[in-house]
Amino acid sequence: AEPPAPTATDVVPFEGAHQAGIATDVQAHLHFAAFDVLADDAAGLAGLLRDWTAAARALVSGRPVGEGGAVGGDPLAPPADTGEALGLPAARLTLTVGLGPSLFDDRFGLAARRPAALVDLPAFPGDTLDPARCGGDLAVQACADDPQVAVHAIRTLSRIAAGRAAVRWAQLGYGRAATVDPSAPTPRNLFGFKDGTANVPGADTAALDEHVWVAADDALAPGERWMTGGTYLVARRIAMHIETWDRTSLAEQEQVVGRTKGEGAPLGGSREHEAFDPATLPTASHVRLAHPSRHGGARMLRRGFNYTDGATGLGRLDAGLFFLAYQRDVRRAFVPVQQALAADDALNEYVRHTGSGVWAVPPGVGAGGWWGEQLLA
Ligand SMILES: C=CC1=C(C)c2cc3[nH]c(cc4nc(cc5[nH]c(cc1n2)c(C)c5CCC(=O)O)C(CCC(=O)O)=C4C)c(C)c3C=C
Ligand SMILES: [Fe+2]
Repeated sequence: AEPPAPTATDVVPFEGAHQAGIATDVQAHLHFAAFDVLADDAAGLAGLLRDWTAAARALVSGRPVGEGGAVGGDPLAPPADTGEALGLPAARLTLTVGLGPSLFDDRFGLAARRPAALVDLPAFPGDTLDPARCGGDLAVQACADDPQVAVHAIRTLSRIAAGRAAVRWAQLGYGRAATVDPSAPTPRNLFGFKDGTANVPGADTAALDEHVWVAADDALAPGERWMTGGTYLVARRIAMHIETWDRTSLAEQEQVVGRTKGEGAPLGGSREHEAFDPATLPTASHVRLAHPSRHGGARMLRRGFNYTDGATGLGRLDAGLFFLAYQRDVRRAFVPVQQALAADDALNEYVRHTGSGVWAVPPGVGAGGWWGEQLLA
C-alpha cells in the first residue's frame, strides 16, 4: 500500500535563511551523530554535502530517498531506501548540519576559512570527557516526533556517506529537555525540574538575531563571511547521578537549582515566568550562576534532550542530559557560562560531563541550494 501523504503540519520547511531544527519548536526525539570525513579533498566533501541535502529534502517531507525508494526499484539491487520509515508521517523531522573545528585543516584547504568564533572548547574543571564521545568533522542533529523517523534519517545519511564519512559517535535523546516555545508547558529534565523556562524563544526573532544568528556586522574576516546567518552549536553529554539526586531532600534540590520543583518559580517567587533578581538566589545555585546578568547579557538557545543509555555496570542507570545550545559566539556564551558553572555550581555534585563537541552551523539552504555551499561552492 502507498504510504499516507504527509500532512502540512507534519512537515517543517527545509529551506530558509537559517537551518531548520534550531528555532523550530522542539520535537519529542533526537538522534544526533558526529562524523569523521574520509573524503580527501574539498570536492569530495562538497559532493557529500550535496548528496546529503538531496536526501534531506526527501526525508523531511516524509518521502523515501533515491530512485525507486524502498520497494519500487530493481528487485536484484539493494533498495535505495532502507524502508523502516515507510508509512510513517514526516513527524516534523528536521536535519541540522554543523562543521567541526577539525574540518578546517589542510585536508580540504579550509584553514583560512575557519571562523574565529569556532574555537576549540577549553578544558573545564571537573570534565571527565570520553574521547570516544567527543568532536567530529561534521555533526547532524535529527529531531522528530517519531524516534524511528529520526533514526531512519541518520541511518540514511550515514549510508549515503559510505566511503566519504563514517559515524564517530552518536546519541539518542527524548523528552525535549528544553523548550523554545514559551506557550507550551515547560518540559522536565531527569532531575524532575522544568528546563527551558528562561530559554531564548524560537519565535522571538529579535532575541534570535541578538543571541543566536551570526550577523553580517559581526566583524567577520573576509574568509569567514560564509557564516552570516549561521550559528554555533555546543553539545555536551552530561551524566546525571539520579540515584544520588533522588536521596536529596526537596528543599536541597530547590536550593541547588534556584527554582521551585513544582511550579518552576524562582526561589522566593511564586510563578514560573515572573521576573527575578538572580542576586537573591542561593550563591551556588545553577540559575544564579548561569544567569545572563553575570555574563554580559549573553544568552543561548538551549535545545537539549534527556537520555537513558542502559546501566553503568555499577548498579546505576546511565542517564542524563544531552545538552545542545545554539549561540552567535561561543566565546561570549557557552564558554564563560560553563566556566562559572564548572567552578561553583551546586549541581556539580550530581553531574559529570562525558562528551563534548562544537560546530559551526552554516546558514540555511535556499531554493536549489545545498548545505555548506556558502563555504564550498
Ligand atoms: C553552560 C551552560 C549550561 C549547562 C551545561 C547546563 C546544564 C544543566 N542545566 C540543568 C538544569 C537547569 N538549567 C536551568 C537554567 C539554565 N541553564 C543554563 C545553562 C546551562 N545549563 C542557562 C543559561 C539557564 C537559564 C538561566 C536564566 O536565565 O535564568 C534550569 C532552570 C529553568 C530554565 O530556565 O531552563 C534548570 C532546571 C541541568 C540538570 C544541567 C546538567 C545536567
Ligand atoms: Fe542549566
